[in-house]
Amino acid sequence: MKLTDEQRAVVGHAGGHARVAAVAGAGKTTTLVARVLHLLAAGVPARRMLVLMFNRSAREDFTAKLVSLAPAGQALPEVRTFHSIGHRLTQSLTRWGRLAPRQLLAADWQREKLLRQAAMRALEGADPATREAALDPERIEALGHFCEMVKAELEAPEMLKERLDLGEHTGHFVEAFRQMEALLEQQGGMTYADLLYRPLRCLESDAESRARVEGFLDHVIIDEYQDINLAQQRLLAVLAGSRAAVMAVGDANQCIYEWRGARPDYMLQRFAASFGEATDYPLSTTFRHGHALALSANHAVRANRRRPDQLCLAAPGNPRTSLAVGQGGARLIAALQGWQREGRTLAEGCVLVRSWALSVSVQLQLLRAGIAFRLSRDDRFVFRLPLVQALAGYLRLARQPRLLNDPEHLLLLFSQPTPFVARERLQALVVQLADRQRWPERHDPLLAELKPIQRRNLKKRWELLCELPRLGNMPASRLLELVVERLDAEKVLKRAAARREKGEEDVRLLDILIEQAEELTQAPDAFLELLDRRIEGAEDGVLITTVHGAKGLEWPLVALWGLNEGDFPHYSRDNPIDDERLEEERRLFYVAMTRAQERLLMLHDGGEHRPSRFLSESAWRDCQRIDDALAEQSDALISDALVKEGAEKAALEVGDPALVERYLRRIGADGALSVTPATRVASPGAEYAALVHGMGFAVGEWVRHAVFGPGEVVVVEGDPRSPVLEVRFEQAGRRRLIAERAPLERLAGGRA
Ligand SMILES: Nc1ncnc2c1ncn2[C@@H]1O[C@H](COP(=O)(O)OP(=O)(O)OP(=O)(O)O)[C@@H](O)[C@H]1O
Repeated sequence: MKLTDEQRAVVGHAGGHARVAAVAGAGKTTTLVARVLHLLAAGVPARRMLVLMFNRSAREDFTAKLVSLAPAGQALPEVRTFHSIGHRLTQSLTRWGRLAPRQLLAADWQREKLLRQAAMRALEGADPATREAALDPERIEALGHFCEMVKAELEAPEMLKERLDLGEHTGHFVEAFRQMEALLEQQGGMTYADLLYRPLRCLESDAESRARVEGFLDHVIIDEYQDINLAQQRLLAVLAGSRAAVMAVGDANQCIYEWRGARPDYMLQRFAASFGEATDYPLSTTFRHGHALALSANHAVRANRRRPDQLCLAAPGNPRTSLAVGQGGARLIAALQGWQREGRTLAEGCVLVRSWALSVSVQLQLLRAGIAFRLSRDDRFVFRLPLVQALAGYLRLARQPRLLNDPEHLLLLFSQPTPFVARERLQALVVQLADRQRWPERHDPLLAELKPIQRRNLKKRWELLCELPRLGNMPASRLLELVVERLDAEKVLKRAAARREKGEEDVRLLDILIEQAEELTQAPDAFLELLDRRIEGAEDGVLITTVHGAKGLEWPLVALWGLNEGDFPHYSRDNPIDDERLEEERRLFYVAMTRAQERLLMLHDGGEHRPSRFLSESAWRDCQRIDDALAEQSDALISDALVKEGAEKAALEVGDPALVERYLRRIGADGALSVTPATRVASPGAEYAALVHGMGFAVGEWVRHAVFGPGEVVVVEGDPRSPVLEVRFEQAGRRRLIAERAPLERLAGGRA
């Protein structure tokens, strides 16, 4: 394979540190393998080089490619992950008596057990309900994440706690971190985060140990630099010492692990701050997709302030990539069926979601259409989600009244969404309810230890359960709405979640279920049947995964699902988005779209959901038109003579002529196409905005009705000059109103 000029420059880099900014699909592995072989050929001994990869699979890929291209018998450098380096350093420092010997807690349950103990020690003397809430598996997971973050960010736990946005019942985290450390020490255990944290702490504070590990390397090459955290960055500095030349390769536009401590600034600025002068190399040509997508990806990140000044360019021989935007599940199904009709397989496709909650609608749609699929996480199949199963349980009770006598079924319904009552108390209660079919007397011992609010809520839930069998013929979506409203489920889920994001995901899941019940089938039994279908992952099916899970991967067909404001970028009224988070969401969108090779379909829900701003930012229509024009003009492009003779350039109107011109110049097509500013921005976002801003009303806006009180506008439709609004009133539920006639007052500052 002939390397590009940019790739060759990286391979031949001479002396000093280097920073390589590589766009998605730039052939990093090919280039870095060539770099290693170049250094070996120049006489650098293999043992004086270290290659650091992001994870084990990247390391295996790299090693395989290196072995296949190296001359027979050639000694090869070590290719490692940070964890494996940390492991070895831990062993050495232990042998030298600098670190106490410890066992790695390799299984999740071992670590979780200690986290539970740590939480209980931190909450000694607290009331039983608080202690039980702290043991909730999600909260234990959040505590584990907190402990890891302290070690990744090398920050005092108090400071980190203040900075992170943690939910209720997390006040004990700082003390629990300390208790966890004490437990690890007592029991001689360590976690994966300790593999880096302990040696790093030791090396940074002990010059003698540092002297023993420094100076062995001349070259360190590190991949995916944009996603490393502070602890990794500092360990890298120790390993490189003052002698080794560091080559950091990455793409600040693909930094998507800020929640694990990564920052785009590590690539953009901090590298120079840590290592000093470096030569910058771009790898700007992608070998993954065509011009339409490359151009659109450039548009998609253009609004970010923290980004490299680098264009992503499609290589001339790449497949063309078609871009499309559509709405709803029917469009997704049609695209997958069309793909199969063209003789392509579902396994060549992937549906990407911002969060797992959004995958529920995709799963239900595919199930109903009979399209095979698989998930990158088996615990995310609809029939395995506890919240979905509990809601299905409420529907089932409406259809099968006898379930009111089944204590097991009652326990499911009494525990989800959580009533914040200890499980053994619920167990005792449901046994009696199933048997006697009436609420206990006031002085019944079963109620004695409950707080008045707990009693009230449980009684309300029982009354709802008794009512459900009479509503068996109600459409599934109405039944679900009723349950959610009566149980105040949104508030409960938000309160119960250990992380704000998790609470919001659960609330979104409620919405999605109600929407799907409305869209797919109104018959409760048919909907229940869908929720219960025990599909296992179909090997030859289309993959559903999250954008984070798609890092580094590619597919001929990519459908990006859930491009709605609030879903992607992710935010809500209670959790508004700031500039920094918006930039990370934009990078996530950039990563998502650049997974596609031949076809990218971007889907939004429609209805009350506004399309994501990322759709209009991606300028997909402009980019598709330019790609079409480039294909038409390709003959003229090849024929220099035509251009020289002053052949007519095709002129296109685009939203951002400067960006497009720059792109065309870089690929040498400025002779064949010219661009002018568009007189109107043609994007679905803009068209939709014109609609929802009819009479100035916008979805998400708060209004006060003279009779119904305050409410949020959830739909604006019809003639923009006289739109019909659907408003979700706090007291009066959803109502449809003709905006012109309704006695509405706008609440400028949101909910008043
Ligand atoms: N100079 C080149 N000319 C043609 N094809 C190339 C060139 N460099 C890389 N490629 C092709 O691009 C694809 C991706 O390359 P490679 O496997 O090296 O990159 P990667 O590290 O997996 O991708 P990424 O850059 O996204 O991390 C491969 O199919 C490779 O053959």
